[in-house]
Amino acid sequence: MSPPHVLIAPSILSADFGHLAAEVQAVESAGADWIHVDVMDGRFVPNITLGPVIVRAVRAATRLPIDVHLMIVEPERYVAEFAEAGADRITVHVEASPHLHRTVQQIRAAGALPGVTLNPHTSEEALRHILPDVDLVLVMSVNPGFGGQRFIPGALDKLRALRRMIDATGRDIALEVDGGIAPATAPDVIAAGARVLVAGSAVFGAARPGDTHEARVDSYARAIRALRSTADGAA
Ligand SMILES: O=C(CO)[C@@H](O)[C@H](O)COP(=O)(O)O
Ligand SMILES: [Fe+2]
Repeated sequence: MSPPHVLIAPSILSADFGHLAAEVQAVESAGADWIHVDVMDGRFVPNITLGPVIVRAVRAATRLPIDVHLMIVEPERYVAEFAEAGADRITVHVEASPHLHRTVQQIRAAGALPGVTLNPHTSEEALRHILPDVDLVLVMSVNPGFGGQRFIPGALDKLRALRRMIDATGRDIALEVDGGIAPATAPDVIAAGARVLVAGSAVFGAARPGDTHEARVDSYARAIRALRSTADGAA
């Protein structure tokens, strides 16, 4: 069996924000497929990160697709602004959006591809009736809010269930996983059906302080290859 095609989406949450454009360009040169941007509001999650102005800066730094993960309450108030700033995909939490169908339509109307995601304790059944309307499903394998947390193994059952639900639609819906993804956890999530791996600390943590740009590109390329090559083992 040939290995599944797996995309790697480095999360800039673990990047050096003092040199954000250079960090984004380094992971692009290192072979990243998407740039994952974690937006946190201090209400839906206990952390505050960034807004559309940073997405605009990332847009100016790269041609890669920008994958925006909104961990905010009332995401419908902001999706147009993030799309306008350059987001290609915008993912909202089912727990944060009581009128999820309307929010998904708003994302599409704003010109971005809509995604939906679930906290670790939320059942995949919450997504059954929204699948026909989305292009991406994100399974959280940590409690959202911080990078560098430990992978929650219960995400594997959820990935398997969502793989079956997605395949039954006959539509091309990306199944992405986020949190604690490293060479040790990647084979299991790929075997469970994930095809887009978000990785923050496993990629950006590979560089050392004071590294030159070239050394960073090398370290990130090794980290991305290490994740991607686990797809062979999962085949
Ligand atoms: O959405 C989140 C955290 O809430 C993630 O995207 C993290 O940024 C992933 O970081 P690692 O677990 O890969 O370090
Ligand atoms: Fe994320």
